[in-house]
Amino acid sequence: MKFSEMLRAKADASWQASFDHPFVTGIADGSLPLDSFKYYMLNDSYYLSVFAKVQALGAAKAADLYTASRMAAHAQGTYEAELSLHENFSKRLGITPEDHAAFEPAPTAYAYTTHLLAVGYTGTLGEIIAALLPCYWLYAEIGHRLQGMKPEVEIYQEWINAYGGEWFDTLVKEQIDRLDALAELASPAERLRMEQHFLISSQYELSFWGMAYSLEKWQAPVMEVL
Ligand SMILES: Cc1ncc(C[n+]2csc(CCO)c2C)c(N)n1
Repeated sequence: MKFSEMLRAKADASWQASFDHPFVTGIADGSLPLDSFKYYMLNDSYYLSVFAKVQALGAAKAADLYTASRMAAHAQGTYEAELSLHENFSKRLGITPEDHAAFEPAPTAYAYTTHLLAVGYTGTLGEIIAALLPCYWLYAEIGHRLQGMKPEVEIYQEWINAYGGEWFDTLVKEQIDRLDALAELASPAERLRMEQHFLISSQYELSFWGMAYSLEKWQAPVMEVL
């Protein structure tokens, strides 16, 4: 069994909970309140800005020029593809630049990105890919599951289309193959850390839906330092 298949099997309970989460099923049937989707978008823009930095840290830690250039290209791709999607959605959802300026990441978005940054700064490239991979792979599986659903809310349909396409599958496969190649070279201790990072990111992916769905906030107001 490939390392990636083993990780996918171990994460299955949290992935199934993501598939069944009311945020995800609410996108599919159009019942998700727009306020939750807006809150998701704001937190996701913050998340993506960190995600791209961690990909760039992966580039810096690559052992060869080809891998460094691929990771750097992915960092740029996250910036271009995801942020343009978010800018487009933000405009249509009525999210203003002032909303972005006043925005404080919710506790779960902060915790998830802090986890990614910790792995980015302390981990090897294999550990970084393991921490980032659930973000790609889970969204691809959700994109496939939601294919053919026709929510009446146009923006939800576009969200489904963004993650269900073939271009996205190619991107995910590249990272899965890279993870398996790096796992072959890793020590047992490093492989264990890779597994931990993958499972923790999978848990945070699940928490991220709940964060947006419930409009999660810090318990004490005003976190202007973030
Ligand atoms: C919480 C959260 N997790 C995963 C993704 C999906 N995603 C983020 S970056 C990236 C790679 C470049 O497209 C992908 C697939 C998201 N948007 N938000």
